[in-house]
Amino acid sequence: MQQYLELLRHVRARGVRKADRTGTGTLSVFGYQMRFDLAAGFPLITTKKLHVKSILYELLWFLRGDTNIAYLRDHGVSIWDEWADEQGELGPIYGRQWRSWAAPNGRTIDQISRSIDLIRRNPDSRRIIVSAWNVGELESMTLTPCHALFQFWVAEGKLSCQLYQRSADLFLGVPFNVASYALLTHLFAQQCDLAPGEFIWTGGDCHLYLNHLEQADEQLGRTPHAPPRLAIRRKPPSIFEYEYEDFEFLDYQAHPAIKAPIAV
Ligand SMILES: Nc1nc(=O)c2c([nH]1)NC[C@@H]1CN(c3ccc(C(=O)N[C@@H](CCC(=O)O)C(=O)O)cc3)CN21
Ligand SMILES: O=c1ccn([C@H]2C[C@H](O)[C@@H](COP(=O)(O)O)O2)c(=O)[nH]1
Repeated sequence: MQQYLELLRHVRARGVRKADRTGTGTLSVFGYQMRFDLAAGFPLITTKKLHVKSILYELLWFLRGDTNIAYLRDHGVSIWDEWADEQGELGPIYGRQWRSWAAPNGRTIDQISRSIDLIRRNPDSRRIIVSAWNVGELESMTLTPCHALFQFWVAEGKLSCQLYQRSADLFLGVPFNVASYALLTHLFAQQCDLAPGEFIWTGGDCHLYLNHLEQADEQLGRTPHAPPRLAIRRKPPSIFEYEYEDFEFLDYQAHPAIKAPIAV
């Protein structure tokens, strides 16, 4: 939590003015890292209330291999609406690449199942990677992947995960992304009978949109609460069988939500 506030402060103080695709304008720094020890609590931002439901359903939606917003809509989640076409499609984004990356000769590769398998069979492997950055398909995605690649690492009975996020909307996107990958690390750990280790977030272009500066300052003026804890109610037979009701954040104490416009 402190680390996130430090990142906001850093970009506020040292970020350079930079134009961007959306025409909004940003303050930006290139390259930054945050490390979260998952045993010390769940990295859910407390200086503003997060819409946890959106985070949970979005991750379950990725794991389904789904790229249509219908499932999110059915569960009252609207965070992907702006990027969908008339059929609700987003093109071959995260879900498709995670679960069915198109390989030569018509095969598809389930990177999630492969990673779980590799963690179980060969935990010392340095090749446990899931990539959403499928260069040949970038043009058919309505938004190119921001959280592009992640890697797992096993040591001393603990599973750690590092994400490379090439582009990071610090006010709106990053709190969601950190929570989502921290949760994913917990799920992988549970499925592989390991304890959760660290989640390491590495950012490329880390930016605050110019129309988020006041909101960021408001957040910087708040005192963080202790982080909540994650309870997972059961261990389903596979990583694809978790349900929304399986998760609960215990003692999530947070300051009120802060509204901000999303750059499309
Ligand atoms: N500019 C931009 N920033 C992002 O973070 C982002 C994109 N675009 N495009 C694709 C996805 C969609 N994501 C989003 C989209 C909306 C919110 C958002 O509006 N969050 C509100 C709460 C909305 C809700 O959960 O219903 C917030 O206050 O956190 C967050 C992440 C993350 N991604
Ligand atoms: O999970 C996400 C998805 C998107 N973002 C942000 C990062 C940028 O502000 C935009 C994407 O624009 P590009 O021009 O493609 O970089 O969305 C995020 O932070 N997290």
